[in-house]
Amino acid sequence: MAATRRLTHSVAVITLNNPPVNALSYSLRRSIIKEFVDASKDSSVEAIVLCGANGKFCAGADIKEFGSTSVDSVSLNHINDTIESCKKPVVAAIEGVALGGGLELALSCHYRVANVQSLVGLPEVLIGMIPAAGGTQRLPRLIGIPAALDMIVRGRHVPATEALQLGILDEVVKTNTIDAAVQMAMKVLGQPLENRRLGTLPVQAIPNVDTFLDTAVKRAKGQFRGAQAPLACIEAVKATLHLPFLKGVENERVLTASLWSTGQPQAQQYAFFSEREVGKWTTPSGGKWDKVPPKPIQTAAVIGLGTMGRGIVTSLSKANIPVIAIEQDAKQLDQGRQAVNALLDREVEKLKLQGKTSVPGNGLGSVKFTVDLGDLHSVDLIIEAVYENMQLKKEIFRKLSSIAKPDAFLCTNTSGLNVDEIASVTNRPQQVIGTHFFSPANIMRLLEVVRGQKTSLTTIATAMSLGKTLGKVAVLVGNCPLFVGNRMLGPYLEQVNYLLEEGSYPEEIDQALEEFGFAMGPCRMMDLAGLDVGWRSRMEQGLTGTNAPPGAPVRQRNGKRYSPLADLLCESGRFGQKTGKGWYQYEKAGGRIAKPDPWVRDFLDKYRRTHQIARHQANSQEIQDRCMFALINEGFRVLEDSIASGPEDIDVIYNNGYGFPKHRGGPMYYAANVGLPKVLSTLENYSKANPDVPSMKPAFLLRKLAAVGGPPIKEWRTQLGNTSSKL
Ligand SMILES: CC(C)(COP(=O)(O)OP(=O)(O)OC[C@H]1O[C@@H](n2cnc3c(N)ncnc32)[C@H](O)[C@@H]1OP(=O)(O)O)[C@@H](O)C(=O)NCCC(=O)NCCSC(=O)CC(=O)CCCCCCCCCCCCC(=O)O
Ligand SMILES: NC(=O)C1=CN([C@@H]2O[C@H](COP(=O)(O)OP(=O)(O)OC[C@H]3O[C@@H](n4cnc5c(N)ncnc54)[C@H](O)[C@@H]3O)[C@@H](O)[C@H]2O)C=CC1
Repeated sequence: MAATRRLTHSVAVITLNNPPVNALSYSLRRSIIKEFVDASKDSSVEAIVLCGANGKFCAGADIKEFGSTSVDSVSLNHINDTIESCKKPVVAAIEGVALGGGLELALSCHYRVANVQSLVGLPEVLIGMIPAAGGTQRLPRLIGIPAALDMIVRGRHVPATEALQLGILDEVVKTNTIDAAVQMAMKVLGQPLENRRLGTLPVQAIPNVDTFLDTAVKRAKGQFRGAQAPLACIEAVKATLHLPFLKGVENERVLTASLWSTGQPQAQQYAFFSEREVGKWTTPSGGKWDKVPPKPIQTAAVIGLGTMGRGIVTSLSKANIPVIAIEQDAKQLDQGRQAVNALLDREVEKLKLQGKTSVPGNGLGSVKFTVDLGDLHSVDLIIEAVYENMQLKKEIFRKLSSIAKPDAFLCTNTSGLNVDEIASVTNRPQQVIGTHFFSPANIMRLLEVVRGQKTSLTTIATAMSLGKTLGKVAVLVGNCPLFVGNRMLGPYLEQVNYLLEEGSYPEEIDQALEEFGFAMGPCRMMDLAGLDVGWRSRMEQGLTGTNAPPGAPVRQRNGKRYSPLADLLCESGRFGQKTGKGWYQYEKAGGRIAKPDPWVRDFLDKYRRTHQIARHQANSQEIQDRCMFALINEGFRVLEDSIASGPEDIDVIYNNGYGFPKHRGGPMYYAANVGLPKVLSTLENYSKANPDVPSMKPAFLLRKLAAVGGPPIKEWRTQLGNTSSKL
């Protein structure tokens, strides 16, 4: 962890060296300032270049050090001010990334040269913070308030070509970035530096700046629901308008301290490290992420081009993997082709915006459309995404057994069926695995990788690595009905149904959970996914429809409370968005704008009268507690059953697949924050009053952890003991 210095001609090249990403730890900062001050005093040095070792400039402050005393001892602000005020020209040579404090460091240099492949950005907002080493003050002075605000509030990693256009960079090169920076340093020798010191420059005025900033606040409130960091970012940038530079930097410090006191940065930083942690999978048999090499996937196939399949094809193609896309007949194939092509067109547009038009074949893998399974004889990996029907899936896997080459991997995108049962019909159960994508599959970051009993370590490694190649966060889970995410959703939606029965309306429930921070309330989510999906499953399970037990009480099944509300909606043809009606009404079938529907209110009021249910209108807190604690309780059961290896895995799943607000860390982190004794007592009270709702009976593991006072989440794993054979 040191900065080293060498002399090239009369230019001192200071290299940041702190693998893997040259994060600005305390010792690195100390070393940078020493080397820099020495170089600026050294009479043989005429200019200085700052660069990073191992092809990366710097990923910013060392997040692991936040909250510790060393953070401020040698502050990045002090380094930046020293660099900016240096009388010798200072050039940043950016390779790989210049993010957060890394870009702030580069902004304090007088010039910036970057490699064309590099990314720059101020992504602090993504870890619940604001750029607090002058970034909110220097960037607007360099590129103007609108462009700076966009980058800072969204935390976008900006490609070098775009950064050049924005004016963040002075030069972009294809190779030899450090040499180019040295040349730049020599070229500018003797030129005045006053207008290169961003902290001394004025901010360019824009018309109607107040309206502009008010709109930004409104947009951020709507988009980031309860997250404080985006609002603090706007506040910090706004300060450039009325505070001198140094006061603006001081304001960054005040805003950071205030954000820290909300607990949101800690939650988001936990989420950041959890995402990296889940990639380091292990199995009880000694399988380990860094010990089992994945097989390369050069070609892939997707069977079924419906909602999921078309997104999966796009995702593979985006990763430059050639794909064979299969449908059951020419008509479906044609529809699938059109849908995939439309999605790929959008990807090409995005690549163009990133200046990547020159990539051969637009940087996308080719897609071949066919109805012939026989075409799959030579692909490396096949993902099945046909209807959620065990018989159909088995039929396909049986055929794949004889068609696919012996070492091909067979994956199923089932959202909850038994992966072992599917694998059992093949001649290679060790190469069968669940790859559970989330809708829309080309956008959602989560991939649940479901390990069957016979799935080999190589197959796990390959599926996990494929997830990374696709830009997703892959989480290894065990095989049980509905796996992790959907299994936990069951009790959550059960509470939604009970709340509706008791007197809440869909829009009230959605509002409470959207206020909590969910991207979408549960009723809108059910409408989007299609109410008929659950209905068909309940019919198959004999809970409703012709298979239901004759004479069963309407609101009970097998001695447990049951809500027939969603069945009744489906029986009247209300399947959600696809039919234009569900818990809401939409402008048309397939429409997306949800409006409260008086029909639903009448229906619910009538239902309560029919069943003599006295109306209880739950407030937001009750709605949030009942739904969240039901979800969390099932999370504890998932851990007990070793279906997920730790609470971090569950949190990553919810943050990336279910629109859970990241500023709350994830459902299990939220539970730890609320306090496990409180979660336990709320569940106990509910459970006592409602013994016919077993899902709310507190899980054993929750009791166990609450009994020892609710330890911090990082200690839960020790209480879990060794993971069982499910993982
Ligand atoms: C850099 C990446 C894009 C690389 O991605 P990839 O190649 O995919 O690799 P990863 O697996 O993600 O990462 C590899 C490895 O590196 C670790 N790592 C990455 N970045 C950091 C980092 N910044 N710090 C520490 N470690 C990092 C990562 O965990 C992996 O290791 P492993 O976990 O062991 O596997 C990608 O990693 C990325 O995007 N990184 C994050 C970039 C980022 O967010 N940067 C901004 C950092 S914040 C910052 O710079 C803030 C500043 O502006 C500095 C001001 C200082 C403000 C002081 C705040 C004090 C707070 C306390 C307030 C107290 C208040 C009071 O009480 O007064
Ligand atoms: N819709 C969702 O949000 C999610 C669905 N899933 C799962 O993904 C799978 C697919 O779901 P959807 O895409 O929603 O279904 P869908 O109904 O939209 O698409 C299924 C497609 O499979 C095709 N198909 C059926 N039989 C076929 C055959 N023999 N050969 C080739 N193609 C065939 C159909 O023509 C149809 O286009 C299911 O297992 C589902 O549970 C998983 C995650 C989310």
